[in-house]
Amino acid sequence: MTVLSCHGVRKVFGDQVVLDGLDLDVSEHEVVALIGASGSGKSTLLRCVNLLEELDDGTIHLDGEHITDPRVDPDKVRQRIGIVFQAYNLFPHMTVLENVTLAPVRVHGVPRTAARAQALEWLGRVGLADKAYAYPDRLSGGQQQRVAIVRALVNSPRLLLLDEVTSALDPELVGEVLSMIRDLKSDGVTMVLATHEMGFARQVADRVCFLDGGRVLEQGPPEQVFAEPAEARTRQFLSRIIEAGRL
Ligand SMILES: Nc1ncnc2c1ncn2[C@@H]1O[C@H](COP(=O)(O)OP(=O)(O)OP(=O)(O)O)[C@@H](O)[C@H]1O
Repeated sequence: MTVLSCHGVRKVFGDQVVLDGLDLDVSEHEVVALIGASGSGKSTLLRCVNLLEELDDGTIHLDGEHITDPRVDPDKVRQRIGIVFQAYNLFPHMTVLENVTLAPVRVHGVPRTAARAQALEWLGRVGLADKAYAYPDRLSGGQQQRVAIVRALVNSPRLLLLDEVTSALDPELVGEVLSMIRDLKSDGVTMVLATHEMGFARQVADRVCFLDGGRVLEQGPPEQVFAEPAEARTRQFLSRIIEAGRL
């Protein structure tokens, strides 16, 4: 079953065409990694899917519903699509539990008790139950990012978008976030992630999509794209990454 379907997506900033007729379908339980040079539009695509950017052309469907139709309420859609950014942006004056339940209660109208129960269940599943009443400054960066991921999961979204979620972390903290994402994958969470870390893409993705020229130039299982890229542009991108010691 197709969860996400992007068709002919075009996004222009000023005179810069960032996405140029991009097509991408994501199946239920699939984990798709977007890779590509800095500025190739990975974040922009995730922001378009979460309706944080308006499309200049094309359509996006979620579970068959046309969500980029202007009549659609973006808040209703965002209840079904979780997004996590590089900066975890937890509110420092709120406990972990308050941070995690804020949007479901305030924005999406979920009753407080139901939101708390769901939040506590998720925190337990990811090994953070004992942090529910802690304030963010008591947590490591890795723990804070895991809380931010839980915050995106509390509504049981159909799709989870992860934008460079390990980039701000010290190397020794990356592992715990990766391991959480692997657990989510085992739980069947459908995810699209943008990353500079090819090791991350290799470890969690079912499919890697290389963005170039505003489209998906090449895609396939990580072992195929990384070992035998078909396109010259992909080979060039990967060889630079290998030179930088990041593959
Ligand atoms: N709100 C905006 N206004 C103007 N230009 C923007 C805006 N958002 C993104 N861009 C431009 O669009 C291009 C694509 O940016 P985007 O962040 O999507 O790329 P990316 O592949 O995620 O890059 P990175 O790997 O560096 O995060 C960049 O040139 C960026 O400067």
